[in-house]
Amino acid sequence: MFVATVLAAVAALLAAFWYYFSRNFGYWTERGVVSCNPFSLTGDRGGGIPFGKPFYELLTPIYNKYKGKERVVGTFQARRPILVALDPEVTKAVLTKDFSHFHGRGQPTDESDPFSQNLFFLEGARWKNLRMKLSPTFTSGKLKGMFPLMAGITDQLNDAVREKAAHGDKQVEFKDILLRYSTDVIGSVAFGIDCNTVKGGNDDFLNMSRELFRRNFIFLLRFFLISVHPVFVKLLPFKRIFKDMTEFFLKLMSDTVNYREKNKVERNDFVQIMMQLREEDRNRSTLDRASHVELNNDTMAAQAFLFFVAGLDSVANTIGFALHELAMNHALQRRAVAEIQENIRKHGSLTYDAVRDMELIERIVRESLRKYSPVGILTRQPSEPIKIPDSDVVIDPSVMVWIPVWQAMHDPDIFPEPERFDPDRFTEEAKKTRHQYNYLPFGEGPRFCVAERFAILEMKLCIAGLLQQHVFDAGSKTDVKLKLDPKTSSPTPQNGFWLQVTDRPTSAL
Ligand code: HEM
Repeated sequence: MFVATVLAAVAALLAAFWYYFSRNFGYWTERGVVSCNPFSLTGDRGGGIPFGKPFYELLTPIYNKYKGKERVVGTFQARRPILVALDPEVTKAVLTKDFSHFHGRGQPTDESDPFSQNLFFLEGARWKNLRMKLSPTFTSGKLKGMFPLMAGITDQLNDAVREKAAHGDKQVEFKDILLRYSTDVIGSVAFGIDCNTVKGGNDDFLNMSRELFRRNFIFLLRFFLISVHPVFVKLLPFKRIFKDMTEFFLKLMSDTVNYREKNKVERNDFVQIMMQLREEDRNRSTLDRASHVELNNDTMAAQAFLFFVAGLDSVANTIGFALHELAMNHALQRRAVAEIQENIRKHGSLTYDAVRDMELIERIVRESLRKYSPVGILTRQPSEPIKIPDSDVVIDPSVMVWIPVWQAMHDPDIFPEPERFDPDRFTEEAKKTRHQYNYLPFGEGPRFCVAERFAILEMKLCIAGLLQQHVFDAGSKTDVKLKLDPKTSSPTPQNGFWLQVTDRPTSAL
């Protein structure tokens, strides 16, 4: 009897769960939108967790099946309806034209968790207010001020590469050393700290970033559970998932701010800009409470932490992929060196202006971002019921819009021979031949990557600095055709970036 009661209770619970879980599954058919089979816990055809394949490949089956046939396709992530935008005009409406209805990313935040109060997760008036405050961090003037900090780290990188080549039979693994480079750059410009990880100094920062990417699974799980019910955001707050990291960054920020206040230290970096913003807020007589995000040590640490998360692997891998492609293509490497040479001659050395004027190096970075985009899917959530452009279909805030940026950037009808690395896809004439919204490594519209100009400058400087001093080639450890790790959420080489490095003869410069 007892066993029967327990079994009946379990069956009733399962039935209730299934009812709750599948109640939405008619969402798209009721609206006349072509939809993929939702009868799978993971959301069939790409709507859930991409078991066994990388996250950026999640939408490939939908894209290949429906592109050119449907403007949008419906699917599900767990029980949440997902609208996949296949037409770049729909993408343009969501990201830019109708942005006022699509300003959120659909990731609920927990206000008691200071680390979720960052620019990436905030929505509505609070996001707008913070974005307005933080955007001036990346003006040309501010970037120029940060340039010497970055240039110093590029010099250290060159020395470290030379030393590694000397001790490693000319073979150097770049994934690790480039992660050290991007860590030192963010440590310096975001926290005002000389991490010196390139030189092999204190590895605290580096260990934090490695730890962060090791928790990929729990992060994906959080992403999945939130689409079952937003209440899970309270169960898996960042401060718990990334406990050591949040404590590390909170302490770092408060120590840095206290030290600077006490010793009247000023530095051309992000902490300084936030301290100024905080001071301006303190001196303001009125503040709009609904949109105001108070900059205290916690929220300042949350922004700096976000910069740390956003600016490490993305930058390091984009540079690594570009170096790999240059090592495989000597003609392109020679063209790049000729451009570096010309600009160094024109500006006297590797200055901010010299790097800014390097057009081919910029196209190399942009092509690396196309072929190996760190972000595969952009997401937006409608803030109220809204019509999909040029249709009668109305979607509501329970829906998330997903934009398959990876797939568009690998579509042979948009980028012929997508596996070929060709920076000339980014000449002004070539760009005119395709829809702007088919190339979105930094997103678009008012919510595009706030640090795009900073990241491009950092990557150009690093590539130019390295090519200025070294010749890159395939060595015995190089995977000529790079294998990408299927377990990572953005493209990462499974066996690292092994390259053969020799000194560039000074006569070449
Ligand atoms: C290769 C380098 C990078 C790539 C490809 C990249 C890409 C992106 C993308 C795709 C987004 C979402 C845009 C959208 O939804 O439309 C984003 C947002 C963001 N990125 Fe980057 N990013 C890079 C480097 C950086 C760096 C170095 C930082 C910080 C120093 C940074 C800070 C941010 C922030 C704060 C946001 C949120 C902006 C907002 O919601 O207003 N990113 N990034």
